[in-house]
Amino acid sequence: MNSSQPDTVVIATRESRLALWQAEHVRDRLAAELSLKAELLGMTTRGDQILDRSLSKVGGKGLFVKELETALEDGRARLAVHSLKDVPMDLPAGFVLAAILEREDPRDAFVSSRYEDVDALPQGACVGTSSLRRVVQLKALRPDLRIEPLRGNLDTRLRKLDEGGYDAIVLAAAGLKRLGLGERIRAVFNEQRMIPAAGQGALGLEVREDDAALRQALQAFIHTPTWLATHAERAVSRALGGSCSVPLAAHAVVTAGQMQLDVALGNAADPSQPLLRARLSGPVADTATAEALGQAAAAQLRQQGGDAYLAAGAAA
Ligand SMILES: NCc1[nH]cc(CCC(=O)O)c1CC(=O)O
Repeated sequence: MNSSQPDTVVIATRESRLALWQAEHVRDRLAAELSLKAELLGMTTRGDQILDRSLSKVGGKGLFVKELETALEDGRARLAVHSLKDVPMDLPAGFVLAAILEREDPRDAFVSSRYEDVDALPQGACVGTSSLRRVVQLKALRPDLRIEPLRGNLDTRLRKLDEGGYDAIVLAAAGLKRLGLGERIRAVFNEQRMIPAAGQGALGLEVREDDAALRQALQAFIHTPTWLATHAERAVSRALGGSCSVPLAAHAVVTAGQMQLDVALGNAADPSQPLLRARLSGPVADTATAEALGQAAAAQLRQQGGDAYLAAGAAA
């Protein structure tokens, strides 16, 4: 594609089964649709090594992304494939998201061997999740539930469920489906009842800002409705500080140039506090109008008392 670049695109990826599936998926699409040869460079990131503590306490989303960016910077790789949900709201200078692929099922999944959905859980049942967003929304649905931390990659989390540590766990449907584990899903949460995380189910392709040739080639992979929806979702998060220690949910759907955006904010210091919610809709033509709707949603959360929730969470 560019005489100064080798003709094999090296893709930096984490080494979890899900990350490898996602990187292989992009490699195969590069070959099939763009006739580009690609190979994977597997890397262990700091986020993968920390399994005992909640991510929100040790530095958050950036942990999964930084090592891959170093590989792009060094020229060991040209492309990094990420779960968009794990990508910080603002990339470091010199990096861009060249494309966001059409998203998989964005919803959260209820996984349990004994219970068919969250409503069927007995009083005081134990549910595993370390996501503050899932905690506050589960508490809103079922204040009686006992929610226990659950970390690790998808296989680890399913094993911990199977070992009997929890009555149920909540995971992203997208990851389970990609790994052929869709049969473990007992129920999917309606996306208004359990609003997904910004970017959930979508893949982001990160490259060096100065890699004009690859940026140009990857434009073919941009799925416009997903691009617009996730830019709105990420704008909500950015406007509220962008940290994964904030129990924030943001989910948008774009159809025929119209976006509907649902957001919810909980209180990390006291997950039993009522959720703040907003729903906005409007026409979206481009990234700027999508982000403006996201900013308007964040402003509505602030008007409802969101600043006090954010301050309480930051102090906790
Ligand atoms: N936070 C980890 C993470 N990052 C992306 C996914 C799932 C796949 C996706 O959302 O694209 C998961 C697992 C989960 O939340 O259950």
